[in-house]
Amino acid sequence: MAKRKAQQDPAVDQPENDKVRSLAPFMEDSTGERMNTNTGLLINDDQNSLKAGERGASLLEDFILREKITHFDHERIPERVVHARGSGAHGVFKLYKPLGEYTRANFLNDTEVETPVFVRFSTVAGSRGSTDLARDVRGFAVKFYTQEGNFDLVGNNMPVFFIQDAIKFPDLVHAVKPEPDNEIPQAASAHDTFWDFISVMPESAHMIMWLMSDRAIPRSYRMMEGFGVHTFRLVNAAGVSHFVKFHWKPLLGVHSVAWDEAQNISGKDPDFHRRDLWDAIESGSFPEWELGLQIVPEEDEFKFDFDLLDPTKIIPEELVPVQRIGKMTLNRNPENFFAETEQSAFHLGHVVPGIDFTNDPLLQGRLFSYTDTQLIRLGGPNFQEIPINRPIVPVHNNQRDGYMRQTINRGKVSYGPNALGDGFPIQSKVSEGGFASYPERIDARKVRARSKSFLDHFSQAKLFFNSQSDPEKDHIVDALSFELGKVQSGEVRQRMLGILSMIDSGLATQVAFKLRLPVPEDPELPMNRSIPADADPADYDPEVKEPSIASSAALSMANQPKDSIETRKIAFLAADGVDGTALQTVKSALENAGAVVEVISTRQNYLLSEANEQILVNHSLLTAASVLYDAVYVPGGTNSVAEIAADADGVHFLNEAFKHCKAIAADAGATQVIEATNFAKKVPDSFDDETVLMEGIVISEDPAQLSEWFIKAIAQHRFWDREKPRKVPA
Ligand code: HEM
Repeated sequence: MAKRKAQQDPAVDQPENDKVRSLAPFMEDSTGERMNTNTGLLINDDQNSLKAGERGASLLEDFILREKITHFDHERIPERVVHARGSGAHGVFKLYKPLGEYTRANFLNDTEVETPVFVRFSTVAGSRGSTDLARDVRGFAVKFYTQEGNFDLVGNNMPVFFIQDAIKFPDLVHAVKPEPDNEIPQAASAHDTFWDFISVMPESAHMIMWLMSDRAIPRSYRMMEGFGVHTFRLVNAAGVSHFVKFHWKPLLGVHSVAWDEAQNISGKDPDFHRRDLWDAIESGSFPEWELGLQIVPEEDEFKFDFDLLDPTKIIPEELVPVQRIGKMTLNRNPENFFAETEQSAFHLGHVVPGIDFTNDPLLQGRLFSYTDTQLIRLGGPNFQEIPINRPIVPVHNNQRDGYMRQTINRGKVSYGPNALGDGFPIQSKVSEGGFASYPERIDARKVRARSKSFLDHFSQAKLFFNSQSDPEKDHIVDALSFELGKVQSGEVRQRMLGILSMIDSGLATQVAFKLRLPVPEDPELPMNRSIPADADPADYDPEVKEPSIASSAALSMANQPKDSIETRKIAFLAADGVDGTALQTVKSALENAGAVVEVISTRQNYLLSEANEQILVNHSLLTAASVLYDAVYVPGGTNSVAEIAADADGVHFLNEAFKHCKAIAADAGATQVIEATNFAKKVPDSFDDETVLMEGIVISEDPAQLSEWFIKAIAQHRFWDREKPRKVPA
């Protein structure tokens, strides 16, 4: 008989060890169980409907058929209106040092506590089934299940945003989503409506630099930074407030793929980031990020040459360093994608005592939007009772009823104040952990307007561009040339060139060269069409000024640590007759350094080494592609080398890895394969002092020496200088 597992309510019955948030009480596992209906009736046949005779019509009476099909018919819920495509994981957050000076938040004061977290990474524009590798912002939403309730840090992998006021969000999203007449293109910003909007919205200039940079095509969710974007407040027990910006710094470094590669991955494995996160956690390589804070005292609010409330601005790390205050480790995959990842509901209004908001107008509008959208997405006001959303602390208030209410509240009293219920549930004083909003003084007139301190749209766009390495700048030029190259409207292209010229004349010139268009000599200003009807347009003229610092090292991915090959995926191209000793030597060296090695051959299953040993094959050249790996190695062995060199897919694999600037290694005995490529027609005959053929290409007679050089090369991630010959001189 199928048993129904007890559905404990964590609000009543807490997991024994609340350091590890467990969804176990809510789980069903059918292993060893018999099938029954939703009312508990054992079923003798759920494969044949009830009919009038074997060939007869189905009978309406068939409640088993009706229940099964009805449930199926209602399986889908609306996808998120933005950030529909995403992946989640569970983990923990551990604090390094107490922050009592700044905040009374319990989880930021107790270094002994491991706070459970659930994280969802996402793209923004594409729908639920779209590719992971779209050029897009990545969502980075973290739910901390603290002893004082849930705190959600709902950020992105870019520290600024397109718009300064939430009222423009529907316009931004309508512009970037597929165009409404034909719903084209999916998960792409390279189309007219997006760039039309951007071309008349100069406040987006800074964000556009980030979006056109390689940050928009991360190698992995595990290798990207996260940012809370807005300026928030930390409030300590004495009620003293500091401004704060939140950062997540990945311990694996910040890495991206090439744009051509991203487009190829979208075809070869559209689940690339989802799979990468899942596989890393399954294999025990738990991704980690440090939480960083930039803290600004209240009295320094007006010390900067930008407004702290303007979400199109960063605080350069040179002005306010990021203090690393704790570490998040993702260590558990969800059991069920829909129940956990899809039903998770994040909201930056979910705060705990000691964390509060500022008047950033983008932040203020978000405070409304998330619950509002979740009410329809999750079907009513009880979505906080869904296991993934429940706090680990019991919930006591007078909210009742509504669709799908799960909690069975006891007693007659569901109002306050009350006397019949002895006044319970009672409110808590601040000294008892009660939340009280920071009593910021506001003395103002009601206006629909924008502060003049929000009109500097270009200084930080310049700062970002100036801070990039040469290859990164080239990639921004290429991305803009691609995106604007897909735009049909000549006017939109011209306006965009005008905006680019306000950021950097070299940038505008290079993009204009590729589009074969002139850079406007005097770009039309104001370009901002979002000014109030009654306002004087001059009051909204963008302020064109230089950044206060020339460049910021933290903005360039080139300056990020490149000292590890942990979790990088390395392809070994081999066939029957491979030098098994060399293969195993290099494999062990890479695996000892933390990399994941996969053997790719002309056929599936296994290959035979020259010593006739069976070697497991992970993929054939049909099911693998170079874009799914970080580096390639070709071991020696006469027959293996000849077979790979003669296989067009094998040679293409190497050519493509070279094009995407990846590390490539080959045994001295495998030069025939390298010479079959189009990047190294002649390999030196002697390798005594020539272990490195060119940057990132390692050839050696000695597998141990090769491994050492190869590991260093892989850690560099990419050798972007290889792209130089393909570039148009500025
Ligand atoms: C700094 C700017 C913003 C950031 C960093 C941001 C971040 C995010 C993230 C990470 C998600 C996905 C959450 C998840 O994984 O479930 C999300 C969803 C969403 N965002 Fe934002 N967002 C921003 C601006 C806005 C604004 C201005 C609005 C509206 C006024 C908005 C409305 C939404 C909505 C409606 C969703 C879908 C939520 C759901 O269905 O659960 N966002 N946002």
